[in-house]
Amino acid sequence: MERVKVLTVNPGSASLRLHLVEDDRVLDSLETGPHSEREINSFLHRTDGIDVVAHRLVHGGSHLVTPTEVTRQVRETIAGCRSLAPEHVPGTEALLDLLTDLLPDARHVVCPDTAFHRGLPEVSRTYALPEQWRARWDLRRYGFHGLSYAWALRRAAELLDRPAGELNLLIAHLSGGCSVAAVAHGRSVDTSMGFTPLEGSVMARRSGTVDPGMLLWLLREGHLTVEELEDGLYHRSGLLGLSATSDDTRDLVRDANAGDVKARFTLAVFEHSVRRELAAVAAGLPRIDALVFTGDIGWDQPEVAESVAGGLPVLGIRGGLSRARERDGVLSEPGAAVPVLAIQSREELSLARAATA
Ligand SMILES: Nc1ncnc2c1ncn2[C@@H]1O[C@H](COP(=O)(O)OP(=O)(O)O)[C@@H](O)[C@H]1O
Ligand SMILES: CC(=O)OP(=O)(O)O
Ligand SMILES: [Mg+2]
Repeated sequence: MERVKVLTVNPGSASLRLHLVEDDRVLDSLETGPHSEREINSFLHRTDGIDVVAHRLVHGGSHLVTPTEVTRQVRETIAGCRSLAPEHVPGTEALLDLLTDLLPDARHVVCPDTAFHRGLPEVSRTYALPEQWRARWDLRRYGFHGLSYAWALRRAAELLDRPAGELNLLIAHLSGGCSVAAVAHGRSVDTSMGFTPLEGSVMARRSGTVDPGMLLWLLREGHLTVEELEDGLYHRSGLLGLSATSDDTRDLVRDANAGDVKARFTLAVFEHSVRRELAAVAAGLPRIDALVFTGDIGWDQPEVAESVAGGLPVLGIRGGLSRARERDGVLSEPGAAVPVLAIQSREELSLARAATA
């Protein structure tokens, strides 16, 4: 079979990651800040023969829900999605423009984060809003982090030695953005992020779910402008808003261990919100075959995994997890009623697969 060399592009809220992937193997990579044209140029200089560029598209609205080759019309559709995910879509647009210029002979494919959730049952994806609003503006739960979930499902099937289509999983993707998903018989049946990647659990800098009545009150009383509200919810909330010191659990765990009360409280609120979202989406599962931690925090912060899992005996999940993270694996003790797994997020491999499937 002919080998396909894929450049994967993952513009996150905090970073930009490029990977050169062939046959599920990473040949080269670049992790940099969001606006780094010079670094991208020199990265591309040291490689050749890129066949496909796979662009992660966090939000493609209701029109872009599967991997799609980029055309002028697709490019316009993406521009229309800018305000749906203001942290992510503008970065994708800038990179699409740059890379289609730099690599005009490659096939450019956008891979929506929402694809994994496109079959969400109607009851999970519907908001109880006026029918005309829902119809007119496509107000519905989309769900995100789908590339990461698709990879986690595949790896969980390998680790548990069972077909993916049989598995009922709870998956927590904890990173800059944090979300959870319930997978029944290999398909997403519920997830905590919704119309935008702002809903759900507490995140690094994003608030997650807050009472919509509180937002209305802040606006109506003139306490905040729309711009101030957007900035606060997207950039100054979450772990950072709670702690006022860091958006990174590695700092917070260190400070909490040193006796910092605020860091300890920040982690407690974060872990509580993840448990709460997990318990909520678990309602859609016939049983739980495993709980999977993925994303940077899910992978590199065993203290958080321990606290989340250890606080969910109501779901049959227990703590006492292994802290080992050399490779993807089972963290719970043999014979655990609900095995707990840690799987490294490999959005780049998932992207390469999605773009070439
Ligand atoms: N334990 C942790 N390890 C790594 N990143 C963490 C951790 N805790 C919080 N973070 C946050 O997650 C971000 C990385 O997540 P990621 O999803 O890759 O970001 P992006 O939004 O750029 O895609 C970091 O910039 C940091 O703010
Ligand atoms: C959807 C989302 O929140 O993505 P990220 O975690 O990369 O910011
Ligand atoms: Mg990310």
